[in-house]
Amino acid sequence: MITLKNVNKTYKTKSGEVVAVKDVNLEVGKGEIFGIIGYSGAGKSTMVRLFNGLEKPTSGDVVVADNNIGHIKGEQLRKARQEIGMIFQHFNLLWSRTVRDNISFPLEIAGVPKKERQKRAEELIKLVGLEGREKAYPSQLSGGQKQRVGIARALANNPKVLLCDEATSALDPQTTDSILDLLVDINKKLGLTIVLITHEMHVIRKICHRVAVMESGNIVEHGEVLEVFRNPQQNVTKRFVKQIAEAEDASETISTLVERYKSGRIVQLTFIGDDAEQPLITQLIRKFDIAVNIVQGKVSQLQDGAYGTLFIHLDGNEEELNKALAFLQQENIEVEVINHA
Ligand SMILES: Nc1ncnc2c1ncn2[C@@H]1O[C@H](COP(=O)(O)OP(=O)(O)OP(=O)(O)O)[C@@H](O)[C@H]1O
Repeated sequence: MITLKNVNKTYKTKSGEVVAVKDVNLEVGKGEIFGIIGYSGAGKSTMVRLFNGLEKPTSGDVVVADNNIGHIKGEQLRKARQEIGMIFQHFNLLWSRTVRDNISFPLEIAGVPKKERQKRAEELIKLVGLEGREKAYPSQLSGGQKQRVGIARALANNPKVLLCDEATSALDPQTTDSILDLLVDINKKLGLTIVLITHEMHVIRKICHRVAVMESGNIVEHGEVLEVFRNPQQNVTKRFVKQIAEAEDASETISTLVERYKSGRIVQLTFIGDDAEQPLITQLIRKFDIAVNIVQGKVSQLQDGAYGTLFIHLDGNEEELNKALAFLQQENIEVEVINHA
């Protein structure tokens, strides 16, 4: 279902070239649940962007459901991308739409007639266990329910592959398990191929058939999950296997933030570059009539610059907030709105 052949992805930055994915060869079979695990910076996000055609490989082939994603564009690429459903860490739902309308949104884009859309939305709502919540808005749902909406929406166009990008990383352990159970259920019912990108070994352990361990852009180890657990070869794999016994706190951080800030927006910015965040915050304050609080940040120094995540809280009137978010989205950073009070 997915074949990666001699795939390389290099980014040119001010301070030189960064090799994000290095000579990766990979086969994912139809109906398989395949996990890709790696620490921050291993190349997982780049892999996701290569799989869904958001990035072109510098060299090599990325073939998903018979489409050579890196070598097509325009209408062909748009069609090929309909074969790939995607779910995200922070759900990326449309906050002004109900559960039902979020799920039918991709069908609207694809030009599916209203009656058919409604029928398909009902099927999907059942499939993900959201009966009775059709008319709710995302803000009225729990994290697990939001991800159920995300899954239903990703499946709307009957994709052949479901890409899960840290899809349970913002959820508590119990909810994580219920979402993972749902993915297994969907995999069995629909024979859907699922690729999971994660930094949590628990996710791999719980549902993946096979796993690839990434480090510095390479797949350093791969195989049947059980075999990798039994006999990890590389140090990085040994660390992941050890992780199983340790607690996670990332999801706790986010839920604490959401709890603390009841109005405005909490936004996660992910940036790459030496001083990318500083002028941006200054500009936000100057350009818009909003209050900006930096609530938490983590910058990791890499060989070729900094890679950081910043949580900021924006407060002000709705119009200014929307303008500020639109401004952020134009910048060369990743922007995720975590809450919408
Ligand atoms: N657009 C870009 N420009 C320059 N370098 C990049 C870009 N995107 C990723 N990189 C670099 O490529 C490498 C792989 O990054 P990537 O985001 O794919 O890793 P990751 O495993 O997904 O990590 P994380 O979980 O933190 O997102 C890193 O060294 C990163 O700094």
